[in-house]
Amino acid sequence: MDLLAVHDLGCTTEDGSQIFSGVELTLHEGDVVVVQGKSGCGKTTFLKCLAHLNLYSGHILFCGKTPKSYGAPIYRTKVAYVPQRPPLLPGTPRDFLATASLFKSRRKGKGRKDARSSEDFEHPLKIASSWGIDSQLWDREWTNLSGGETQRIALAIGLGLDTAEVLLLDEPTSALDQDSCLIVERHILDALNSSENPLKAIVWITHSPEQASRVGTRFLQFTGGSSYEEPSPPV
Ligand SMILES: Nc1ncnc2c1ncn2[C@@H]1O[C@H](COP(=O)(O)OP(=O)(O)OP(=O)(O)O)[C@@H](O)[C@H]1O
Repeated sequence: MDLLAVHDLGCTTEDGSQIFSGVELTLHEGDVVVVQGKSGCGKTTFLKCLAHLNLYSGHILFCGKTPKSYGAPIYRTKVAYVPQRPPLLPGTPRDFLATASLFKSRRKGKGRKDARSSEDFEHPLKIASSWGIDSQLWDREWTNLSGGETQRIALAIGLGLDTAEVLLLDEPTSALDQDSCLIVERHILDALNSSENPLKAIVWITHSPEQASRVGTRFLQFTGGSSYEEPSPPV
């Protein structure tokens, strides 16, 4: 069965302008679909539609079922969007992790609101630490973190909660220096290939042709209000 099947996906803004239409994508286990295209062509909006965070037309099926049938919060733990810049959230990353792990607990069917276990917190902290994030930063307000710190912490949560089967990464390393970028890339790809992690596929927006070549197995180009797949990374 297809992991994620996207058919005739379209998105229109509230004032009626069409951002894109007719997008087709079938995601299989092991895919790293790199999404590229000019600024403003709709890449972020596409990822938000896949995460059921944006209204859309057309059809999305995850393992043969609609997002609605999972319930949006649970669906979003399985098909998880990691924003380029997390919206200005109140509180600290640790607060956010506490909320996110509640959905994980609910997904596991424990049924208790306080069903967080220490492992929910340990893995994201461990990943972030391996990327140079000091544990103190988890207790700092989001607004007082640098772009690169915010980006690594958001990504560590997305990976480390160990619930995402599809990760939707929106320019995940855009605020990082080259060395950090390579370390984070390697970690994400290792997680995809690890039997201990539920991660099965990634949709990855990047403006870097070098990064596209390093990480991509498939290449989706957005242009002119729609998309097409290329056999190799565009140069
Ligand atoms: N809620 C909204 N209301 C109106 N217009 C929107 C909304 N969200 C996005 N847009 C517009 O839709 C277009 C696509 O935006 P999007 O952020 O998806 O582009 P992008 O390809 O990810 O750009 P970038 O590469 O610069 O990040 C832009 O013109 C943007 O201004």
